[in-house]
Amino acid sequence: MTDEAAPEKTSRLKTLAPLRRLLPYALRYWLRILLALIALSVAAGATLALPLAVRAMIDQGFSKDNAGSVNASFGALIGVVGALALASGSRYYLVITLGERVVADLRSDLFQHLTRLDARFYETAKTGELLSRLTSDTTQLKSAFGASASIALRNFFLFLGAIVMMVVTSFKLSLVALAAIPVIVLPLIASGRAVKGRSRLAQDALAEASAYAGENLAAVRTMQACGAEPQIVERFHRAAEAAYTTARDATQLRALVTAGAIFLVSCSVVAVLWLGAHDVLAGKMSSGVLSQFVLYAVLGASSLGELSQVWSEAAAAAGAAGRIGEILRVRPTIAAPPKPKALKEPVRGRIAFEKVSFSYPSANGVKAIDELYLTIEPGERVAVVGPSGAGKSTLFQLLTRFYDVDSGAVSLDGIDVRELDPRALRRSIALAPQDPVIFGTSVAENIAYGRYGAPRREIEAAARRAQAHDFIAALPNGYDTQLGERGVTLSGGQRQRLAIARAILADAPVLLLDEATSALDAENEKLVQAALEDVMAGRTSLVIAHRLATVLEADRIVVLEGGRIVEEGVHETLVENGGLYARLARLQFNV
Ligand SMILES: Nc1ncnc2c1ncn2[C@@H]1O[C@H](COP(=O)(O)OP(=O)(O)OP(=O)(O)O)[C@@H](O)[C@H]1O
Repeated sequence: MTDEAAPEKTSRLKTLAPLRRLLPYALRYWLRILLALIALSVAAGATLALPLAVRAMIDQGFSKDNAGSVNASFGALIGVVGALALASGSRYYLVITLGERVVADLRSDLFQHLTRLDARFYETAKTGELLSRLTSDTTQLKSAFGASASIALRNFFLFLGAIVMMVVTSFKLSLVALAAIPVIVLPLIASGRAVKGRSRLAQDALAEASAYAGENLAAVRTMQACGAEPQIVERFHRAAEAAYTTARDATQLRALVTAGAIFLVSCSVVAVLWLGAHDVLAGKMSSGVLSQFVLYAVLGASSLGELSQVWSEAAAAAGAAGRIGEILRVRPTIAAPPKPKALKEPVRGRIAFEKVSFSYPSANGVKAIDELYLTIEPGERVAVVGPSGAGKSTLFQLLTRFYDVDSGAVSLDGIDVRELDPRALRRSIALAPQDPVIFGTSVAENIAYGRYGAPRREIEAAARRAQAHDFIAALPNGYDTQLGERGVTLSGGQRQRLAIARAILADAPVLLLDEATSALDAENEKLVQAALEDVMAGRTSLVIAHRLATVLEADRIVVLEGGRIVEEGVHETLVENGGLYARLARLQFNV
């Protein structure tokens, strides 16, 4: 018997288990919880006192000709109702704000966690889906934690109180009423898991639809240029419909459960009333006592009914909590070691790749870097060239430790990058990418992105050195001009110079530069080149070179093919050698 009951019990507990994750968040606000519990007890007590007053009125107030006692009863009633109103208001405020608080904390934690996850996680995760977890899943939790918890607690207290009072009022009738409870409660609990499963499906479908919409809105111009709107709309429509269908199924189940509970509960009340009526007729019970009992039975029954609704909602919330929990459980594979080594200040910027092999997690073992050796001395300027897919960007990814090598080692100033705190490592490296990201904030904040709170003077100085000051000054609000979606759009060359200003401000000893020429006209190219000269002076720089000027200025050129260095030297020698570099140079630099 116990053996049979055990799995049922664990599965029942599992339904709500993900909600346990919220407990530590709630316990931080224990005082609020305590006050809510007090308000709850007062409100339940006041509600439970009402049937007593009704009984007194029926049995004494109406039978005797006693105006004084009627007045006293009604006076007491007002008192009870006043206490009930005050306590209910406080309970509502306390519990709802607790829900808001918990969800706000959880949201911040979830976002912080997402900022720490590594490239490996984001290779498969969809941003839109994560955003949906951050917003819609947490909102679902809020409703469960706030409103539902408030309703559940109130009704639970009322239910217990009503049962006690029923037993006190009439033992025989309460036996009849209580016998009905298992018949009502068991199917309710059994349905909880099904609701949770369905509601999870609904939220998943919604997350997928958001991801899809996000992706397409981000590339709205490509979508319109390709005339892809009808297909996109159709696909989103199907995703939205799927979300609706799953939500409808979950609701259907909830509605069935609620209807069944209400029907069974009412039946049991009617049965009790019928039995009691016979007792009153037989003179075994006063009509006041029967009224009192029925009021308690109705109270108990309605609280049970409400509990059933809340149970489904809690099960749905558990689905959301489960999905959030899954994300929170993901541990970044790139993290600081327990005792990170410290770089010696000032960082000199000596970089070494030693027999490094690496393949991307999704590349099925195809090597992007293959037993590569490369040493760059402090202050040296190295240009990396090679055909598309040779592994040039991958070198940057490994040096900034967005991925860990499969074998070999990458080091900065003689320390393996895996022994450093990634944040300290990345502070020593400034990155100016090919297609810099501009955020939807002011120009000044965009430049100070890597050095939050940098003084305006330094921001301006960096912009001047990056040849960006003149165009910034010509913007409507200068350095305070809003950029991005709701602001000014910059040209490719302007964006690059902003990124260079960002790198100058970061003032890191190592500079990684992914050059782009495609976006630049001759004038812009000259300006960017001048800015780059300035930023590279005195730093170790590794440049993915697309410009002849860069390779000519470089101390050394390394030629990459298939993840290996196939040639190394200066421009003239490499051209004379007539190898891969000579061919690339002819194509790319017209030499
Ligand atoms: N995130 C990734 N997952 C799987 N494979 C990747 C990933 N990024 C790059 N690769 C593969 O690794 C190889 C090296 O890519 P990498 O971006 O380093 O080349 P690249 O020399 O910088 O090329 P390009 O000049 O076109 O930017 C390529 O075969 C590429 O397809």
